Amino acid sequence: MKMPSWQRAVVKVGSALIAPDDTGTSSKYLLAIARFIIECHERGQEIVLVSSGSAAAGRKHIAYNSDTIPVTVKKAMAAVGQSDMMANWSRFFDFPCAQVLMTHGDLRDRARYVSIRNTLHTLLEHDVLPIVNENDALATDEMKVGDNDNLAAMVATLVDADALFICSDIDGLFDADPRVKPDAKKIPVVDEITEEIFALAGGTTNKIATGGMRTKIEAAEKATSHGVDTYIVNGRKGETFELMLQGENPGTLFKRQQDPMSNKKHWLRHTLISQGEIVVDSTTADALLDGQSLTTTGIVDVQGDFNRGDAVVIRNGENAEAIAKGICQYSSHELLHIKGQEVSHIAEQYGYSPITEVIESNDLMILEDV
Ligand SMILES: Nc1ncnc2c1ncn2[C@@H]1O[C@H](COP(=O)(O)OP(=O)(O)O)[C@@H](O)[C@H]1O
Ligand SMILES: N[C@@H](CCC(=O)OP(=O)(O)O)C(=O)O
Repeated sequence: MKMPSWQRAVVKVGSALIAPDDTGTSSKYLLAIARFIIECHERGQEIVLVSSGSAAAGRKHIAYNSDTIPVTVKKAMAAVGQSDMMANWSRFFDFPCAQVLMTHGDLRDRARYVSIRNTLHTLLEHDVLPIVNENDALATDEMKVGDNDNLAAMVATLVDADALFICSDIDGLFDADPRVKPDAKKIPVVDEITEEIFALAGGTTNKIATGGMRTKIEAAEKATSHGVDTYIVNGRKGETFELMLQGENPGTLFKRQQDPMSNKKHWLRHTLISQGEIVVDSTTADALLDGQSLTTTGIVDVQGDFNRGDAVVIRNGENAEAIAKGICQYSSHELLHIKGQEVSHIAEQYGYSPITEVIESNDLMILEDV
């Protein structure tokens, strides 16, 4: 029998599979997924589960008779449904499950990112199944990932997975939303994620899900750039998991990039959200593209309001092209005062010797590399 080539995989399960009706959690579709996880466990293949469905599960406890559910009610549903969702999974396994809740605020802070990474690695070393979800009860707009497809991709890079399986209610990526266009055709393999691929994606019709196809493609983009093969599969069909156990592709495979980014560069590119922009002259732009650090002299403008340690985009002032993204050692306020000046001049004028690099080359990600 053919065996899968991956050793560690992230399996993302959407709300439509956890709570398919309005009656709370259900085992209807989870049994086949749980059997798959148990079989992997017995073979020594590691799984991290990213499970949605806390809000969908919580609808049983917090009734709300409207199609548009306010955010505060959704959060309350997620808080009450999270324990149902965990209990619904853990009853299938005779090995322990760990609940790991996180927000984007945790992932974009480098120290917390490394801490979550260590915890997940330790859980795997101890044969515990981590079950990850966004901490919806406390996440605000500014600090949430917002959908579990992207969260699963971030988790796949955190744990250095070889594969990411996004289990949904559809057979894969089609050339149009099959619910809108019934004769749409499935695309079995995507070699490269382009704008044309993104253009195929529609949203979700499930009022408690958040993703739709676009966030699944975003997730595939994040994961494949880290060297993770990404699959969208139909979690409603038992045969999906039979095929996955045999190393077959039951849905759409987005092939991993051959030259994956380093962990830190990936985090910078795909996890950090830019808080502002630094505009540089073209000589400085060329120097950055050559691998040099950014200093004060080549900066012609600063836009947005950012703090020390925030991520910023660097733009070439000559053609307005965004060339790089990096972690800035100065706030926007400080930079507005010292932009364009030599370090020695800053020391004379302000009476202190500033950090020479505004952005160190090590903290700089050239956007052309993507
Ligand atoms: N091009 C497409 N190919 C496949 N499905 C699509 C496409 N565009 C939109 N969709 C929709 O995306 C849905 C899956 O996303 P979603 O409802 O968020 O599921 P989940 O809860 O599993 O994340 C499908 O049911 C389908 O209607
Ligand atoms: N964190 C949310 C799920 C968010 C989400 O992305 O849902 P889905 O599109 O069903 O994967 C919850 O547990 O309800």
